[in-house]
Amino acid sequence: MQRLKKTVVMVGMMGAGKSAVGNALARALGVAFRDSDDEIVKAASRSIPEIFERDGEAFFRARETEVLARLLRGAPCVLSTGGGAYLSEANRALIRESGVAVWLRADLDLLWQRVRHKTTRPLLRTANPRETLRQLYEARVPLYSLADIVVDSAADLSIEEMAQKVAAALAQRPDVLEGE
Ligand SMILES: Nc1ncnc2c1ncn2[C@@H]1O[C@H](COP(=O)(O)OP(=O)(O)O)[C@@H](O)[C@H]1O
Ligand SMILES: O=C(O)C1=C[C@@H](OP(=O)(O)O)[C@@H](O)[C@H](O)C1
Ligand SMILES: [Mg+2]
Repeated sequence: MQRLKKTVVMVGMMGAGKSAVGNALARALGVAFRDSDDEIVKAASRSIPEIFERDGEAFFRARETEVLARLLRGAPCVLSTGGGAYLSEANRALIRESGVAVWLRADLDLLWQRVRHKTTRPLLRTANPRETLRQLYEARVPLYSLADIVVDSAADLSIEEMAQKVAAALAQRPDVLEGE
């Protein structure tokens, strides 16, 4: 029997697989899965693009911090964040206090393949979304690299295989995952 002692907080770029892999990881560990984006959407009764459009990004970021603080006070679980959440020092401090940050690292080409056909990410609604993604990637990588654990994605690893890879990395950390 394994016991999760800290909330596993998935961080990284849009398209890295935080939501999909986080969900599979929670199932594998037998703990609850939460996604900060889903919590914000539920509380606002609006989609992410609607929140960005009507209330602005600053409003979204304030709700994101509230949601992280609330979920990190609860029982250990897997918590997937939105790609911008780990950029703020306040959010990183909350995560440090009661969680462990896992950066799902993926290269730009893989990220682009995963997000290019979606319209659900307001930050990519620009004239050249590929270039916008590149700029966000360059600016954010130094901050993601502050995460406690780094797990590399690969185009040929399924969601389940990625979840197993994260679980194996957590098993190296007795302060996070206890037992067999
Ligand atoms: N390892 C993987 N293999 C195949 N598809 C994946 C993998 N990880 C994520 N995906 C797909 O890529 C897209 C983006 O994943 P998602 O979990 O939403 O990323 P994030 O939450 O980091 O933005 C989704 O369609 C998801 O199903
Ligand atoms: O990178 C970002 O700033 C964002 C990423 C999105 O989440 P995913 O990383 O799950 O796509 C969502 O929070 C919002 O569109 C902003
Ligand atoms: Mg997500």
